[in-house]
Amino acid sequence: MFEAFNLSCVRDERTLFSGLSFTIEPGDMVQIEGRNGAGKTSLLRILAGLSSPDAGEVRWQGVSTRRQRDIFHQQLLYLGHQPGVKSVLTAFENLAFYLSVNGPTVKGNASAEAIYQALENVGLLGYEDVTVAQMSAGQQRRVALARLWLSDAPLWILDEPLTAIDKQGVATLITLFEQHAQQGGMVLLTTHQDLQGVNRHVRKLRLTSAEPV
Ligand SMILES: Nc1ncnc2c1ncn2[C@@H]1O[C@H](COP(=O)(O)OP(=O)(O)OP(=O)(O)O)[C@@H](O)[C@H]1O
Repeated sequence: MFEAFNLSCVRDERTLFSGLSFTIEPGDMVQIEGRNGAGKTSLLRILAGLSSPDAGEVRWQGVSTRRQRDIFHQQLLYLGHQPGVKSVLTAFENLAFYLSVNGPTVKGNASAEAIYQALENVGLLGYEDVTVAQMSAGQQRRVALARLWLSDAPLWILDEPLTAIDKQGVATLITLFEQHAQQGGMVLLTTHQDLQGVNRHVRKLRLTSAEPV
């Protein structure tokens, strides 16, 4: 179980949210909604342990994530706003690097074959030896997203994973999110897109404090 307890976040003397509590159980898909600047990225970064809340805490299996950072990070796959891939490396090398530093959390059969399969899933077969710097924004994002097929982490925190992805790619990703939840995973994401065609219930959590009165 993943839990936000009484979280507050202040940025530039503006309270983005306060007293925010919610729980995510295995099988849940949760979409964080809100206008530009509402604090969605700030919330996800706090949940992923990349920044600290001004109050409250984040808990994994009932224990503060700060008190079990390593254990928590093995359970988490976080994909931020930026692709977070190394531009001097090829698509293949990026995923091989990801596997090398995330050993315990990658799927048991992860290998060169699994990397090729992940690249195929994101429509990048044939681009495996192209450096990321030479790729379009959407292709760079796909390299980052390919990690989703290589990870065994139960908790996915995804900041705008569908941005710069074409219609077919969005459909593929949505199917993957559903499968992950179906298998007992947890998916927490932000997106400005309508999650059309999702067969599971998507719980919506709206950040409203930054909206004009
Ligand atoms: N490190 C920071 N220091 C100061 N202000 C910040 C910081 N990070 C975010 N902010 C401010 O906090 C507010 C919320 O930003 P955030 O990126 O969390 O919003 P968002 O809901 O993800 O927006 P968008 O939909 O545009 O991506 C913005 O006004 C932003 O300028």
